[in-house]
Amino acid sequence: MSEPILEVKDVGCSKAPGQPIFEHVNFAVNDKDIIVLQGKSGSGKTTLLKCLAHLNLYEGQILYRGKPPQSYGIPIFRTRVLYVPQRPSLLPGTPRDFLNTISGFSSRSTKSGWFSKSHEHDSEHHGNGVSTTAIDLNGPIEVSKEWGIEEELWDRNWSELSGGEGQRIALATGVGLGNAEILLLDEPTSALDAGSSEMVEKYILNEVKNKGGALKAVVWITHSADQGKRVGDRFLRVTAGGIHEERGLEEA
Ligand SMILES: Nc1ncnc2c1ncn2[C@@H]1O[C@H](COP(=O)(O)OP(=O)(O)OP(=O)(O)O)[C@@H](O)[C@H]1O
Repeated sequence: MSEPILEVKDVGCSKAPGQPIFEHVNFAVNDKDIIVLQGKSGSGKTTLLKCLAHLNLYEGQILYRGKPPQSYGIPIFRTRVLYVPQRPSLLPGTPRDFLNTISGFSSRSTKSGWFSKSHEHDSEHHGNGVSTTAIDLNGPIEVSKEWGIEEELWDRNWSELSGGEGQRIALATGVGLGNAEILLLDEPTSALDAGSSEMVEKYILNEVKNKGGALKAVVWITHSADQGKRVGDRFLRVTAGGIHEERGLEEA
């Protein structure tokens, strides 16, 4: 088997000192994996996804293609291992603002040779001296149109979109920019009707399994057993003591 894309080594996260949510989490994300993340409500599924995207403090080690996120620069890393929030309505500004922000990071990674160079000090300060150029923003907009989203919605504030519109736009951003290698999906279709949900699922599955594009794997939180069965080929359960691979989807 080829090298894992992401390795999670003895990762733990706490609410406060001495109050762990989970500890000793170990697993790897491989090419073409669609991993369904299970666990009781409050077990730490969202927290774990945020750790994977370096959006939460954690103990232990996360390696992306063999190197820690810092070596790529955290903003760039986050465009490659992209967390798609459950409630994008909480984001500031409009979807187009969000797209412009992350496409700026994405284009820097392209120009600077993402896989070949180390940016030890490229952090939140965007200070690695690599210039930013606009990249094609049409990808996400075109994907969202396929999912029934008119372009004008990209210029509305997130807070003024319906839950389902916001979710489809956030997902279309992740899929359509063409830079994410791993999407971390946090109940991505919880606000969609069954038909829209299955359309989005099929699109993402096809991208991972058949397209041979940038998107290589997905870690997917869902509370729907039916959806888990439709999309998943690996099933991991989060508990306070760690993470366990299961043969199939079990009741939480
Ligand atoms: N910012 C925070 N500060 C303190 N505690 C937090 C914070 N975020 C989450 N928690 C706590 O961490 C635990 C795990 O929360 P998390 O949202 O990761 O669980 P979950 O498995 O995704 O839950 P659900 O299935 O209900 O969405 C919960 O006890 C939650 O209250």
